[in-house]
Amino acid sequence: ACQHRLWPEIDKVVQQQVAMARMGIGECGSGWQLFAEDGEMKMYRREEELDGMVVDPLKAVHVVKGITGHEVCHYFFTPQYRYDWETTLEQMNVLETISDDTLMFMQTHKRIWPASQRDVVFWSHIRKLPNEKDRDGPDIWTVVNNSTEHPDYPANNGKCVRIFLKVCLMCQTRVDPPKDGTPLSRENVSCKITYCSVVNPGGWAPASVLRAVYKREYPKFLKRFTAYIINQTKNKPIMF
Ligand SMILES: O=S(=O)(CCO)c1ccc(-c2ccc(C3CCCC3)c([C@H]3C[C@H]3c3ccccn3)c2)cc1
Repeated sequence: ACQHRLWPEIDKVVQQQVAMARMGIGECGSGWQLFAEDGEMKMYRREEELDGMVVDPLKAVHVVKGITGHEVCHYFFTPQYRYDWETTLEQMNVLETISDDTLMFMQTHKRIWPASQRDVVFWSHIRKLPNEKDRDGPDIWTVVNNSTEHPDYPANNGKCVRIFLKVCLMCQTRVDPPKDGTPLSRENVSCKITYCSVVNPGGWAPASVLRAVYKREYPKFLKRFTAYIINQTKNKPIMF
């Protein structure tokens, strides 16, 4: 993967995104407003516009029992599961297998009235990072999705408006070993998930419509995605 033309960009964006994800909400600078909460899940956004378009950064934090960061990133990165959990996906194609940890996708999302239908081309990279805080603790796993261009899929040449996104899913596993020395089980693991995204909707859409879409869709996405992983992994060995 080192020699691929995208490698320098991938490495730079991954380092950037992970640094951002690691910062707590307080450190990320003010302006974050909590817009959704459900148990351990907290969703924040900052209201930002670019040329009159809503490009609100989103940051969600969640703690889920019984799964690990490797499992969360595995089910997020691997194409074959995506239709199971990505509710708004209409079409997904793998355009390029850059390496075993880096893929390029083309996706069309279901049209959300009154906005026109959207599509997106992005590279997706999965990576394990050393746990700097706790040397012998479980590693951190991350998936970064970043818009890119592909010669065969020029933007806005068909029915869809091309969106641009930068997404970072960063997961930190926590293990609380059983006191009585019994073997580790899923009751002893949990995962702290940080999901950051900035989406540029590409073409104009009313701010009120976009903010309503995000307010509805993001909590739904994260709840459905984590429930899917719990269900997929419950009778399988733990993936650390
Ligand atoms: O994390 S990922 O990489 C997962 C890989 O699939 C990701 C996340 C979100 C999107 C996305 C981008 C734009 C929109 C809007 C913009 C104007 C009209 C459509 C939506 C709308 C469909 C809604 C939505 C919002 C949040 C979550 C899921 N669905 C979704 C794409 C990819």
